[in-house]
Amino acid sequence: RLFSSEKLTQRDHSLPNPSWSKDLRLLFDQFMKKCEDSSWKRLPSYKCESSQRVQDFKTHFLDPKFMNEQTVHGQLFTRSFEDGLGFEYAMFCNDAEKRIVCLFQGGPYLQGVPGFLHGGAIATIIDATTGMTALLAGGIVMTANLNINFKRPIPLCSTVVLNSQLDKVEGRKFFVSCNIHSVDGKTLYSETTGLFIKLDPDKRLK
Ligand SMILES: CCCCCCCCCCCCCCCC(=O)SCCNC(=O)CCNC(=O)[C@H](O)C(C)(C)COP(=O)(O)OP(=O)(O)OC[C@H]1O[C@@H](n2cnc3c(N)ncnc32)[C@H](O)[C@@H]1OP(=O)(O)O
Repeated sequence: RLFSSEKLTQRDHSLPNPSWSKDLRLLFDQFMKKCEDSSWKRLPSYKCESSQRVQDFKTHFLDPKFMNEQTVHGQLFTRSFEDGLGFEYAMFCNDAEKRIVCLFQGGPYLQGVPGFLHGGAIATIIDATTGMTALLAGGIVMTANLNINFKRPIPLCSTVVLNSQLDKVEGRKFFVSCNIHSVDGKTLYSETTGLFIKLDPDKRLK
């Protein structure tokens, strides 16, 4: 089990694989170029975060009663599908602008209305992107509120661009907004505002 979970944590899923569309590869290459002057940074992404962050989360914030076999072997939902079938994405962050761009291709197992992405799948990639935006600014955060306006249906297997921005910080409250556009920028698929709360170590999650 240890061996397989070690294997799971090694693969960086935010790198191209054969299931990626031409659009997704092109955008990825464009953003990799932007990383050359280090204004942008690609965020690696693993099935099981073995990072210090998770340890912090588990030891400081989680009541030991929540620690069980499942918690130890949990996998990140967005990285739990075979290549191409679920969430294919790569996130790039710009620290100066407190922004994350997520290049996303939703696979056939994320279908809602035939031919289009399920609203819950769209909410998931928005939560991951806005959550990461808050996390990079504030450390261990959790989503308190996510308001999504779905403007146009997102075609299944299409490539879209999420633009997430940290708008305001008030104490432990991190306000983030995010929109989803088509690759050519002409179609606005959704607009979101979210509130993330930095966890207070003295208030163990109950
Ligand atoms: C993170 C681990 C890393 C792991 C490795 C990384 C891997 C890559 C992951 C990428 C990133 C993914 C990030 C996903 C993030 C989720 O998806 S988390 C899952 C979904 N969210 C939840 O399950 C959270 C459930 N809710 C809670 O646990 C608690 O309500 C919270 C959010 C922790 C807040 O509780 P609390 O710390 O006791 O704070 P509380 O005193 O209630 O509120 C603090 C302030 O916020 C305000 N507030 C709280 N909730 C609301 C609300 N809904 N509306 C308005 N105001 C509110 C309060 O009014 C208060 O305001 P002030 O009075 O101070 O002005």
